[in-house]
Amino acid sequence: MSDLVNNDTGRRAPARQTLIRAVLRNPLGAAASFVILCVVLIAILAPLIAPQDPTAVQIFKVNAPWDAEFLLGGDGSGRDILSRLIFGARNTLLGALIVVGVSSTLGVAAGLIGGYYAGRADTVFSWVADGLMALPAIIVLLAFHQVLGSSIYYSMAVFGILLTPGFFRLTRNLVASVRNELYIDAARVSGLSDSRIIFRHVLKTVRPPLVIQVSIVAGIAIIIQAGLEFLGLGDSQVPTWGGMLQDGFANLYVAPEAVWWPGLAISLTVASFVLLANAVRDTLQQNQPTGRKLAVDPSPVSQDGDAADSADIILSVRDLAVGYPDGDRWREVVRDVSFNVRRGEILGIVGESGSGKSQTAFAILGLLASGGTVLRGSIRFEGRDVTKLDFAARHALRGSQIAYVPQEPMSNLDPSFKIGFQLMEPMRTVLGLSKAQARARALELLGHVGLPNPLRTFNAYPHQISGGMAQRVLIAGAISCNPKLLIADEPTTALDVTVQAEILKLLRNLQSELGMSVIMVTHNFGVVADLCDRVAVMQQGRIVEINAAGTLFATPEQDYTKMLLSCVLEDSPVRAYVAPTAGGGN
Ligand SMILES: Nc1ncnc2c1ncn2[C@@H]1O[C@H](COP(=O)(O)OP(=O)(O)OP(=O)(O)O)[C@@H](O)[C@H]1O
Repeated sequence: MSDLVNNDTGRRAPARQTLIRAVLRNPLGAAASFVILCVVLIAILAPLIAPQDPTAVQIFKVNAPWDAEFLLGGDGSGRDILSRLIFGARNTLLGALIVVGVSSTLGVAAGLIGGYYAGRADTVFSWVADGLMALPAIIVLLAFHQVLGSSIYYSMAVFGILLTPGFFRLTRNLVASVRNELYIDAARVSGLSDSRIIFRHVLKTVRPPLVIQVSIVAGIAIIIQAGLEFLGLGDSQVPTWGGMLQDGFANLYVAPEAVWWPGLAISLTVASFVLLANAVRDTLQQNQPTGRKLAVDPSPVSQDGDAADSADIILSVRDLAVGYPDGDRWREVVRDVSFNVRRGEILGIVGESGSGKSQTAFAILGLLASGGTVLRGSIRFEGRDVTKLDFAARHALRGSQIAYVPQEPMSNLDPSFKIGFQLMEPMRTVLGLSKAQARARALELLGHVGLPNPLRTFNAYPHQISGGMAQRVLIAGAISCNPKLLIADEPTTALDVTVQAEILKLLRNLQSELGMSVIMVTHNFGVVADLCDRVAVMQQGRIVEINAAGTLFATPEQDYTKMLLSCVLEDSPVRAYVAPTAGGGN
């Protein structure tokens, strides 16, 4: 259904392409990628482009300066430095590839299994990882070199195993953080196999950080390989940058420039891998389009005609547009939304799933998800445009002036703390109440929202109460600081039908008693009929109709509204409409 909101300002590019493009737009990322690409091409084409045989010795070219035949001169054994440098790229990159391949394959596989299944597998992998991290790498490498022989690639494979914990921990933590997400549960419920869920849903989440880790490990591997070869652990017949460094160092006083070339190659390649990792990280963190800004829509539609500065109006939203980055563009999920909320009024926002109801509510609260931005328009609360407020001022407004009741009561209570503590904390900080005052008020509020034994709920942890009780607790928390506006985002969706009716009754009673304004986000016309004075109907990010609830039910203007109403009316009778108490219509 959310596909219906398709105010895309451009076609969606695959995420990987977007990341690559964004990294290449970063000057350092582009330069680093260019250097790495050159080194890789040199390594691949080494036999074709090397002017000499890198192992051929010419006795009269020992430590010789450059000439037409040996363009960078000869090394301490009379071999062509340029050809050895070119072949060295191949052998050095192969070593790095072995390290990255071994460490990432083992680490990611263990991390996916440990993070996804947790339990015993996770414990065993964690022990192994801790054990590997405790080993002194250089001593292990020296010992294995003695056992396995002169090939540096064996040492690189062992080094890869030693670097496995880095990949394991990264993957495990990322997987653990998404393991219980609802979309993973949904995939499980829909019958997908674990391996399919891991490869299709979970691996996608961990891919970008792994790219960073691979780049960093490649740089480290090159340095370690060069270090081992410099210590003489490599095969002297195989041209590598580390081996060249050792040879040049031995002849430092005779031909100092022989050290420069491998030194330069190592530094440039390692720096490029590190810079590439930084560029990927910056791109991921930025998470904002770097391209053109969207032009302001020249003809925004105003759906609610009241003057924004009328004293009766507590909230005035004007020409609101909310967008999320999509490649180098903004994808607008809410656009041209205008409405007012009067003091003491209950405004319903209805529409099908994905129509932008929650995004409108989150924009008012200043709680858009990462990357979400108010692109245009204003949100005036008691005359002040809250979109212009800094973080601290916005934070101060939430809870004290504008409160929020969420859809999922359980996931909005911290399982580590007792209900009472969670209720008292905001009252102590926002209202400045003492501990005793906050406790008394919390108990009073718990009674007020209809909980039969306030003290027991006060002393309970969230898992010890039902969903309906949790929603009452959250409503108590929302009204605890006497807000002027309450935003309730589908507050009854997660509850069973009997409890739904009780919660709606509670909200209605509290609203009339406290005189708050309420924005009720819902897709349920029954809730609208029960509670709301006026209704805004949203479709594909826009408000298509706004009217007094009675008028909207009796004479809906838009076909979309009629369609939504007919969906309700076909199956079940809408609940009896309660005449609005505050002014309706425009
Ligand atoms: N974090 C996000 N990043 C990108 N797009 C998002 C994000 N959150 C929501 N959207 C998009 O915004 C659009 C509107 O979502 P919104 O949650 O406001 O819908 P809704 O009308 O409240 O639906 P529902 O009743 O299902 O909650 C959807 O198309 C959704 O894909």
